[in-house]
Amino acid sequence: VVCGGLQWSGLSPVSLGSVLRRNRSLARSLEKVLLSSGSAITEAPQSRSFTGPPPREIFLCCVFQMGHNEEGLQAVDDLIRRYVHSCAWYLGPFYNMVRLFHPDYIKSLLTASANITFKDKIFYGFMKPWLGHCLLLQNGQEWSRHRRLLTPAFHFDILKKYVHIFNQSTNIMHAKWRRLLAEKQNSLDMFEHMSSMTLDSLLKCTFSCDSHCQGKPSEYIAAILELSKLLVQRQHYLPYHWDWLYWRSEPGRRFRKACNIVHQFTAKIVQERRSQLDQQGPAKNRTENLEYTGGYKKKDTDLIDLLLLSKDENGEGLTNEEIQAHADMFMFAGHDTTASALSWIFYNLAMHQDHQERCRAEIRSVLRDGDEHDISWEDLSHLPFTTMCIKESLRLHSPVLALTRYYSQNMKTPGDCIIPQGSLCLISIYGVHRNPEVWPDPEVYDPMRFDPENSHGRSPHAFIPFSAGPRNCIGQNFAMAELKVVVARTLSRFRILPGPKPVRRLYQLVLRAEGGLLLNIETLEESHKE
Ligand code: HEM
Repeated sequence: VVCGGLQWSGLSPVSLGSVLRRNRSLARSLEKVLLSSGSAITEAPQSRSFTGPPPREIFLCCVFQMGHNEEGLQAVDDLIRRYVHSCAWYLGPFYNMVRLFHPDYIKSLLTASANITFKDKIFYGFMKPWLGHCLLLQNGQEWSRHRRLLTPAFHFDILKKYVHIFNQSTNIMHAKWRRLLAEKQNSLDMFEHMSSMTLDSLLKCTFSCDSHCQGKPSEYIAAILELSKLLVQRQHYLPYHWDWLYWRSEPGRRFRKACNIVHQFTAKIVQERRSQLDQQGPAKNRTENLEYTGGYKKKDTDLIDLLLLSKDENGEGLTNEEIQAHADMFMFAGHDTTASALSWIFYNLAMHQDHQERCRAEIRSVLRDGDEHDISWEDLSHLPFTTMCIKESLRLHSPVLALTRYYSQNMKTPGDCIIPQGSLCLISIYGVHRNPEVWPDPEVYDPMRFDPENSHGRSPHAFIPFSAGPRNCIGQNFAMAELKVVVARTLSRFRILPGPKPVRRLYQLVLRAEGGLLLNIETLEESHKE
């Protein structure tokens, strides 16, 4: 309550921390209050099974360890070293939960049936006004039906057609890079460039829409970026967890305005496509005949068309609202995650020139005709070392750091521990990927960990950037194909070098870097001259 009160006065957790460090007597009073609430928390059922921090440290959990910056992530590293597999924990002064960071402990949770698995309201609920009833936020039967309907849209035959789009979007980004280099700008914020490029690809794959977003700003894209930022802000600022206050606040009003822009954009496309289909009349396989005439022209199907045509076993399709929600979800779930993955892959390769050179040699052997043609779907399976570098980066700098769930029945973990039904579970992808029991020297970037020879005996739940089990990422093959195309095309044209300043990690829905992730680039022709 005291924390909430101080935050009301406009203090973020970080500035609250610095105030408390300066004012020891205020800190002691706060500690007393929290210890008294902490003694209630330690009586919470899960704490009987899971070791938690000693009562005095509950105060620290609540106040100081809410940070999502470099220091906050290093504090998680300490936690993993200390507790090895799991612990009871506290989220601010109000919520308690179980944190899990070992493959053996998360296995039963990730593989549990969707009927007993639920997404919680704190982390996922705030997305509802934007994403509505989409797959990411659904539970139970509703989720199962929609997952069955959406799965064919990610079939390999469909994904193959998107590889051309990935090549095109990468070419547009590289043309921009060349222009910037000509203007002597060689330090680039990878996040900025990767975000607009992945969004460009997604808009083309989802709506066959050429937004030209890599060249000029668009209202729709600005709204998506605004929504992502506002979501993080709301999660971090406790008073805004209260709907009544949030919707009356300035950020709440901005959130609503951005939602309207996004919803109007998708509604228009869905309605246009629906009437196009209705005019065509029934056909067995109409998807091949669809062609969007406005904007980006292509003969192949896009995700919206597939959603419009999908039917379940009872012949029931999705409503316009459901399709809109899924389309909004693809834009959210598919662009920032992939942009984060790419930015960190280039960071790791910049820091390890030997691995970058080995990838380049491999890519050259596959792309014998140099820059002439697209990288093809078939080429992607001939890049084993590049794929290992991508996976190692997804381990060390996973775009999504944690998942939260609760279960409608008690869940068993090794050591006869029970997570009582309804308890909040934080499945730490970051923790599993950096657990020294699973990955020796976890902070070292070593792609050879993913050599098949070195992977024997490793748990399938030791590497989970796309989560695992029934609620894993539906877009993971889409994402892996995009990552490989962008990395291969980029390394075949540019050398990536460390940037001008040290990089500090920052977790905001996806893993980012404070002040952007600056890397230096040079064309290969340029580096050969030297
Ligand atoms: C490197 C890129 C990506 C990463 C690291 C990633 C990671 C994840 C993770 C960890 C989840 C589980 C989330 C949870 O349970 O709360 C997830 C779910 C999901 N992802 Fe991805 N994702 C990526 C790219 C994509 C793309 C490109 C798309 C779509 C085009 C996509 C669509 C989805 C959807 C729809 C879900 C919800 C699935 C369900 O609940 O059934 N993702 N993703």
